[in-house]
Amino acid sequence: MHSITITRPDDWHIHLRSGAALQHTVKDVARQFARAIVMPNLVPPVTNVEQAKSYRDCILRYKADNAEFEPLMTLYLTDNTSVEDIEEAAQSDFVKACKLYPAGATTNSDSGLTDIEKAYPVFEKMAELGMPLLVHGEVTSPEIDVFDREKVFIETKLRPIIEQFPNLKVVLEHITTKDAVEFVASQGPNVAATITVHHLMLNRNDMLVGGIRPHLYCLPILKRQEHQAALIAAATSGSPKFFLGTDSAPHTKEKKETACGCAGVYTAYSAIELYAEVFETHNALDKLEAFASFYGPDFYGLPRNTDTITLVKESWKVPKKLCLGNDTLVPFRAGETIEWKIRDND
Ligand SMILES: NC(=O)N[C@@H](CC(=O)O)C(=O)O
Ligand SMILES: [Zn+2]
Ligand SMILES: [Zn+2]
Repeated sequence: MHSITITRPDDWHIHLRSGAALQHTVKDVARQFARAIVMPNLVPPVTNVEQAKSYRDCILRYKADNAEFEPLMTLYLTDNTSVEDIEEAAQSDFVKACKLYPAGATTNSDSGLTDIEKAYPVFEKMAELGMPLLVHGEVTSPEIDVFDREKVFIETKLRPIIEQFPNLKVVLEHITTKDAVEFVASQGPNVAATITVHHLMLNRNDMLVGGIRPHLYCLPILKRQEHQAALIAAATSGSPKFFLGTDSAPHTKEKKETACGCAGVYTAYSAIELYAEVFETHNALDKLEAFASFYGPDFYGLPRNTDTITLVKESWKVPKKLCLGNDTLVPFRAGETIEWKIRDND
């Protein structure tokens, strides 16, 4: 049987949510990944070390006793984040990054930055302390078309930040455009990007042709095919600037299948298997390990994992529905077949 063994991967961008949802989200991520950068967009958001610690403790309570999963915590930057907040975060051994949400850009981003330049003293401290800045890179101005929001953000917001703070480590999260790929590739080694599996597998036709598929609606929104092709080329290029971040973001079935549905795709149930499928489709299985397991920790200055997982070419069906606390969740590829499977006894 066809199989590949790779260093255990990490997920550098995930939403685990809080409360009863953790029972499911933590199990799914820990089945595949050793570590995950946990997004702080809870209600209320995780804005300081104390909150990050109690959120981390909640996550660890849902980890099976034998599972070795380490949540890497992040702080949500608000207009009130202080330089002292950053210093405290850098002193902790579990806060690994801070997240910039432009206010109003995405799910639970209302407390995000209303004026990015006002946070420059905070960025300066982050640069000094080597704390990475993770960016949801979309502008929010109503006059900017939703399909152009990433591209406009890069030119009007991100480029000035990087010019002002040339040593700041920046991850442009969940990139969706050729423009983002080119921008990140053109910058120094302190600028990187995560790429989701759904943006590698899909373009906007998949979401909109033949009927609207609310479970494929996410932010940044799926783009046209040429952008998808640029993401595939970046992920399979062997460049250390591009690494795995699922942006798995669960919302209940009820909140997705409605007149005004939430943004987010739940890929955590089968993420590494899906990435294996994409890399195989593009004849790049040999590039999967570095993308999934090396470039992320290298960028963050963390050790690579030392254990392995084995993926076997074996088809299996994703359930039509999963539980999310007391609610129902429709995972990515619900009811469909996936061609790769993690071997259970690893
Ligand atoms: N990606 C999404 O569509 N949604 C994320 C937020 C985010 O990462 O922007 C969520 O928290 O639901
Ligand atoms: Zn985001
Ligand atoms: Zn996200």
